[in-house]
Amino acid sequence: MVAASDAVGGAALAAARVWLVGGGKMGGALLAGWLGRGLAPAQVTVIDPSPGVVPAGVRTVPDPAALAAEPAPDVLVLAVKPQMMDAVLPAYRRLGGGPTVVLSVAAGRVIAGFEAAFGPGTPVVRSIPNTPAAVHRGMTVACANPHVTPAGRTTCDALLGAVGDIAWVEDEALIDAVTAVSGSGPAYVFLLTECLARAGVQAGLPADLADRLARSTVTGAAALMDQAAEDPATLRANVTSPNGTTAAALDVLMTEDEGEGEGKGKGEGLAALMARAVAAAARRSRDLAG
Ligand SMILES: NC(=O)C1=CN([C@@H]2O[C@H](COP(=O)(O)OP(=O)(O)OC[C@H]3O[C@@H](n4cnc5c(N)ncnc54)[C@H](O)[C@@H]3O)[C@@H](O)[C@H]2O)C=CC1
Ligand SMILES: O=C(O)[C@@H]1CCC=N1
Repeated sequence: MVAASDAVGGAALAAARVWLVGGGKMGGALLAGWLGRGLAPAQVTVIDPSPGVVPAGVRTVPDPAALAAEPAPDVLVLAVKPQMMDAVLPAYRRLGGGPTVVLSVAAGRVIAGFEAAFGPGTPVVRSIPNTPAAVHRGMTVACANPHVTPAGRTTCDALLGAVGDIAWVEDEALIDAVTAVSGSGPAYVFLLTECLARAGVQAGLPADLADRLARSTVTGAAALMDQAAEDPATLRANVTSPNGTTAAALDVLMTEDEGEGEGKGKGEGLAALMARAVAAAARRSRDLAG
């Protein structure tokens, strides 16, 4: 795993000409990060028939036909839904086989699919960011094909690293599990927050107080985990007094009882439930391969 140094990455980011296909939640979060880290708005073009909020100075076109006479960008970032990728790619075929790096953030869509769509020799990076990118706390994992040059990799590292942390992997097969853990993971944390609030109401709290407690507890625990030297298991142990209240709750969350018959799975602990959820997400990522 290699990350560009800040100075090298900053220079690569500032020099990049980028076309962003899909300016929705993920594309928009990336764009905000790039501009925040010094990419001039004039160097980015968003291609989207119905984009989210596009910052001032960034050109937006609804259709790539408007760009037919323009020189190829350094990086073509693909941030449309995986299911529409096949319909979108043919319009960009002319960018294949040259120096333009095709940088996908789409779940499931494999490097081989992009190589087939853009032709031999096309540099391709497959990556999976996550929505905390919107607040510069993203986690992205990326994988490059052999046609990506060191300079192309540095530029992609700078683009993806502009919204948070980045790791590179050599084995593309890992990306399905990455998608299931860090790509989809924020949703699991939000669900945990929702469940904690609902449980608080069931335990007698007013709804607004339960919401506040759940949210503040999750963000506070995340901040502690971010800053503390201890690992999560030690932080958990620090909350748990012998025979105290936390131990009573953890007995429920950590008891692995798969049950039998129709209600199977009802009594399983959080670890088994999370393993099943992550496996389902990874399976879905593999299903989305094009
Ligand atoms: N939302 C998330 O948490 C994550 C999303 N991703 C990936 O990011 C990609 C985008 O997802 P979201 O931003 O969540 O979806 P989104 O629906 O917010 O954004 C998709 C954008 O594509 C645009 N679009 C539709 N047709 C188009 C076309 N022909 N040409 C150009 N743009 C077009 C839409 O107008 C929309 O703005 C997906 O492939 C997803 O797998 C990856 C990691 C996390
Ligand atoms: O749900 C999805 O398919 C996308 C990819 C990871 C997060 N959102």
